[in-house]
Amino acid sequence: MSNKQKYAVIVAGGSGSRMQSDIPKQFLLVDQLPILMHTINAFYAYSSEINVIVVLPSAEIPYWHELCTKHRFDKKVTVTAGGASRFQSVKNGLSIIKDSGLVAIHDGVRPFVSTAVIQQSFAVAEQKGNAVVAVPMKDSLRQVNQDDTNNSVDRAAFRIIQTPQTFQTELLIGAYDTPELTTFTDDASVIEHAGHAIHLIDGTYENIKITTPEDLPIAEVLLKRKNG
Ligand SMILES: Nc1ccn([C@@H]2O[C@H](COP(=O)(O)OP(=O)(O)OP(=O)(O)O)[C@@H](O)[C@H]2O)c(=O)n1
Ligand SMILES: C[C@](O)(CO)[C@H](O)COP(=O)(O)O
Repeated sequence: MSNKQKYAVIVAGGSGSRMQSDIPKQFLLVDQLPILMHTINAFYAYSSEINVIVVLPSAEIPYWHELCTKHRFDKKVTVTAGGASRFQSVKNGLSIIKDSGLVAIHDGVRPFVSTAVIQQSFAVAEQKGNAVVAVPMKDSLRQVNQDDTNNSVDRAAFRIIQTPQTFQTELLIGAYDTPELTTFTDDASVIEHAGHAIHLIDGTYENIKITTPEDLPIAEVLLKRKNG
C-alpha cells in the first residue's frame, strides 16, 4: 500500500426523498445497524489508517451522535454539515482536507462496496489521477426522443457509474472550485468539466445505491451474503 494520506469523504447529506421514510435512509437499519455505519465500516475494513469524513444534513448531526451512542459505534470520523445538493455536500467535505493525498468520494448509502474495489480505486487514482467505478448494463436500452419516438441503442457503449470515485486531492479540490451545474450528477462529471479524462475501473453489482423502498430487502440479503 502506498504511503500517501488517504481520505474517504462519505456523503450522507441527503434527505432520501425517494425512500419515503420518516428518517433519512442513511440512518435506516439493515441487520440492526444504520446503513451509514455499514458504509463507514467498509472503509475501515480496507484500512485502519484511513481518514474518514462524514457529511450529514446539519439538522441530523445530533441524531447521528445519538445513534453512535445507541449502537456503541466508536469508529473515528470527522463529521461536517452538508449542503442543498450532493455537489455542495462533497465541496463541504473536501474543505476539511488540508494535506496532499488521495480522496475517495463515496455515497453513504452504498454499504456493500468491497475492500478490493476500494483498494483498486486508490491504486488507479494514485497512478492516473482519478478512478471511477463502473459496471456494464444488464438490461436493453432505448433512447426516447423529443417527438416521443424511441430507438434501441447499443448497451455495450454505456456503463452504470457507481462510487467510490477517487482522486488526487489537489485535482478534485481544484475541479470543485467552480459554480455548480445541473449536469454535475457525480464527481466524475465535475472532473470532466475541469478538462480531465476519466479512468473507469470495474465495480461489482452488489455495490447498490439504496434509493427506493424495494432496495431495503435486497440490502438485507446482500448483507447476509457478505457476512456469510
Ligand atoms: N444534498 C445532498 C444530497 C445527497 N447527498 C448524498 O449523496 C448520496 C447519493 O444521493 P441520493 O441517493 O440521491 O440520496 P438523496 O439525495 O438522499 O435521495 P433522494 O434523491 O431520493 O432525495 C447519498 O448518500 C446522499 O446522502 C448529500 O450528501 N447531500
Ligand atoms: C454518484 C452516483 O451515485 C453515481 O451513480 C449518482 O450519480 C448519484 O445520483 P443521484 O441521482 O443523486 O442518486
